[in-house]
Amino acid sequence: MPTSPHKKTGFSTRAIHFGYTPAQHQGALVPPIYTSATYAFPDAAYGGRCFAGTEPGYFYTRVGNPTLALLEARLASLEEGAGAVVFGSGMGAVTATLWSMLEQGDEVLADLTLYGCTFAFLNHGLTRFGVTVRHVDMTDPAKVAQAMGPKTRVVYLESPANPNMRLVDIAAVCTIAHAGGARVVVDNTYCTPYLQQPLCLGADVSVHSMTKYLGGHGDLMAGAAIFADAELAQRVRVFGLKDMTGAVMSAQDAHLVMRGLKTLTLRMDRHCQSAQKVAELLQAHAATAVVHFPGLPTFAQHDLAKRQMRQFGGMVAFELKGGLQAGIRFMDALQLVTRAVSLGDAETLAQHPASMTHATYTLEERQAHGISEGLVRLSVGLEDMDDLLADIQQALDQADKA
Ligand code: MET
Repeated sequence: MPTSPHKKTGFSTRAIHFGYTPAQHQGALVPPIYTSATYAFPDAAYGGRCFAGTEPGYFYTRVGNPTLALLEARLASLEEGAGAVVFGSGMGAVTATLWSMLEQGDEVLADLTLYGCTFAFLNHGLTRFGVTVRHVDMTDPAKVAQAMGPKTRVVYLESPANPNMRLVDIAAVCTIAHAGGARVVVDNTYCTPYLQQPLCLGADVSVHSMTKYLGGHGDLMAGAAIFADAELAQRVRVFGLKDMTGAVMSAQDAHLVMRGLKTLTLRMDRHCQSAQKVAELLQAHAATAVVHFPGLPTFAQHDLAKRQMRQFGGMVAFELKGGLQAGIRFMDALQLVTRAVSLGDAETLAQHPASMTHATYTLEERQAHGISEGLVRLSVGLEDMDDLLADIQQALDQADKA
C-alpha cells in the first residue's frame, strides 16, 4: 500500500491527496494510470518469490496494480480501514467478500431489505453451496439478538436500505453480532464514506458500488470493500478476487474514481440539500401517500439518522395515493428527470424498484421484505434545484389528474 504524508489531514484533503506525492512521479499532479496487465521480473527467482508472497512486488494486475493500490489506500483512509480491495463492480465486491468469509454449513443473517442482485446472490447463489441464509428485520436490533444462531458467521445489511430507505442501528447490531461470534458487512453505497463510517461504528467490512456516488458521473463500473482487519482484506484479495471471482477493476476506471473522489464532499453536500427539498415537495403534495427520506422529521428513524449519518443522503423513495398506476404515470410524465436505474450521478434518476432493481424478488418476497409495488425511487442529482422541483411538481400534478 502506498504510504502518505496526509494521514492526519481532513476528509476532503485525503480524498484529493492521500497516498500520492507528485515529486515521486516526475511532478505529475494526476497519478499515472498503469495499464500493464503483467510485470517484468529482474530474474526468475524474484518472480517466484512474488507468487509465493515473500516478495511485495507486482506480478499480475488481477492481484495487484499500482493505480488500483493508490485508490485502495485512499479508500481505506477515507473510511478508517486497515485495508481495502477494489473490484470491477459493486457485486464483485459483495460476492468476493462473502465467498471469502463463508464455508459450507455457515449461515448468513441478512436484513429484510437488500438490493435485488445482493438478495439474489444470497438466496439463489450462496444457498446452492451449502450456506444457509435467513432474513430478519434489523430495524429492531433485539430481533437480530433473537435470530443469531451457532452457525451465524456473517451479519449483512444496508443502511439506508435500497430501495425503501429503512435504517439499521449499525453500532447496536455490531455489538450483538460480535457477541455471537459473527462479523458484520455493511453496504455503504447510499452514504459513501463522507456521510457514514460503518467501521467506526464497529462493522468489519464496508462494501460499496463505486459506480454510484464515488465515481459520481455514471461513466464507470466499480466496487470496493474496506476492512477493519488487514488480514481479512488480504484473504479477500487473494482468495475472493484472485481465485473466486476475478472481478478486477481497470486502472482507467480507478483513475476516474479518484477524479470523482476529489469533488465527493461538494457533490454530496449538494445531493443532500436537493434531496431534502425534493422530499419536502413530495410530502406536501396531495397525490403522495408516503415519503421515505431520513431527513424528514416524520421519518420513523429520523433520530437514528441524525446520530449515525453526517447528512441524510441523496436518495428518496415514495408512494402515490394512486399506487402503482399513479407511480407509472408520474415516471412517464417526467421531462428533466431521467428514467433509469443506478444512482449517485449528476443527473436525477427515477426508477420503479418492483419491476427494475428489485425484480429479482418474487411478488410474495417483495411483500414479505417491505418493498411495495407502487414505490418510486429517486436519485436526486446536481441540476438547478428550481428546474428539478418544477419537473417533479408537474409530474405529480399529472399523475394526480388521471
Ligand atoms: N445497484 C443499482 C441500483 O440500485 C443497479 C441496478 S439494476 C441492475 O440502481
